Amino acid sequence: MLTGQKVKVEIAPVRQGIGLQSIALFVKTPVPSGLFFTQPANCFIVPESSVRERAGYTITKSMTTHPDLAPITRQLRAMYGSRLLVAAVHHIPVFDTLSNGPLSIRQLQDQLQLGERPASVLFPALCAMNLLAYAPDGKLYITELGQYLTQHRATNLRGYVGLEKDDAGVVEMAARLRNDGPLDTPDGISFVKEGDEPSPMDDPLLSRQFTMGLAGRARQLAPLVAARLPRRAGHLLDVAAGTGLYAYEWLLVNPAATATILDRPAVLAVAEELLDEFSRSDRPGAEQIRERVTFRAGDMLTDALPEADILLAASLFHDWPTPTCQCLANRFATALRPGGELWVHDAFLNDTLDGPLAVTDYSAALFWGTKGRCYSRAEYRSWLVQAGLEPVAETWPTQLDYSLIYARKR
Ligand SMILES: C[S@@+](CC[C@H](N)C(=O)[O-])C[C@H]1O[C@@H](n2cnc3c(N)ncnc32)[C@H](O)[C@@H]1O
Repeated sequence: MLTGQKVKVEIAPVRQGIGLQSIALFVKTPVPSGLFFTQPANCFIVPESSVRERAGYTITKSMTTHPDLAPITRQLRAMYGSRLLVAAVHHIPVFDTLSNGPLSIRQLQDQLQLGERPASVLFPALCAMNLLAYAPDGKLYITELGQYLTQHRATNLRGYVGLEKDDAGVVEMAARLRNDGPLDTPDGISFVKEGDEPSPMDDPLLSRQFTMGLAGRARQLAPLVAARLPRRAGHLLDVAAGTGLYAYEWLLVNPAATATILDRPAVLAVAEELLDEFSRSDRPGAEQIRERVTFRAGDMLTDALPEADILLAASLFHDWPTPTCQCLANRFATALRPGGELWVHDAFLNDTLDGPLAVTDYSAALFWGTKGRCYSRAEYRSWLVQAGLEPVAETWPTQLDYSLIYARKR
């Protein structure tokens, strides 16, 4: 596997994974992927026994990781992609419209009367399904597979797909695509607090339900994020932190660092409970974390943000529309000290806006429930540059189809 090369490895003991006592090895040089689980290019997981055989390597770190559970989240989100497919055949006539010839995104949007956000969710999803594609001039056309959803093909699956067209989820997806979101939101929109609009994140019961729902995902991902973030002293601002688990994990591996957990007050009540639980775990150093954490209730869109050396935006931008993302990037850049870094942990669309399918499905789920969608790295980088930061080209996959990117402040 390492073919005898001398590499420096960092070793991460895996708690009881799925029936496998394993070790995650983070190495300084890329290794072949697909060895055990999907991992970043410079990480692989091996049985503990084989690490002992490699006792000559430098062991520099200890952490916990688990197998990638992406197959579960992919199935979960596929439902939203299916709704897009049926809506595009029977409610928002994408295939009928493109049957007359390729169109630019703008032309197709105009003919279908779709806003920018629904178009940016629907068209990439249909490309990821291999039903549409971009011609060299940037126009969208129907692929050979997609032709079987048009009336031009004597043999087609329009009627068969149409058996689902009255499904409540499909009908509602079509309405949300036309309206760029739900028609009525008396209780606010999931995960979002903006201005005086009602927000479930300010309701004690709903915010607890949402935040505890995210806790399992955070437990899975936070150790991987913590392992990728810079190892240093200094201050981390975990903005819109939810559970706070990303910051707690990072503090565990950075014993001289401090962190602020910023979110809505009702969410922080849950984050504090999770810190209690985290501190009581038997992990070395966990007990000391509490004194290095500050909880700050606020509105990230309007309140002054504390200064930070590292700012973590985990699953944050994807809840917001493009202009708000630019505004947030500007605010985060201002909060960073010189030399500071803004890290984004999210699921990214291809820069070509044609997949991957796991992310276009996730984008559809976010479109359904929030004010946002998934964005490409190119979209993130344009906001970060506009905010005066210097994006770094590299991407580090974590798990669940998520990756990390970051930008520096000079
Ligand atoms: C999708 S959750 C992400 C939580 C966490 N970063 C994670 O990755 O698990 C979005 C978070 O943004 C918070 N949020 C939404 N609007 C906010 C605002 N205006 N100010 C501060 N936090 C906000 C929500 O309360 C919620 O905890």
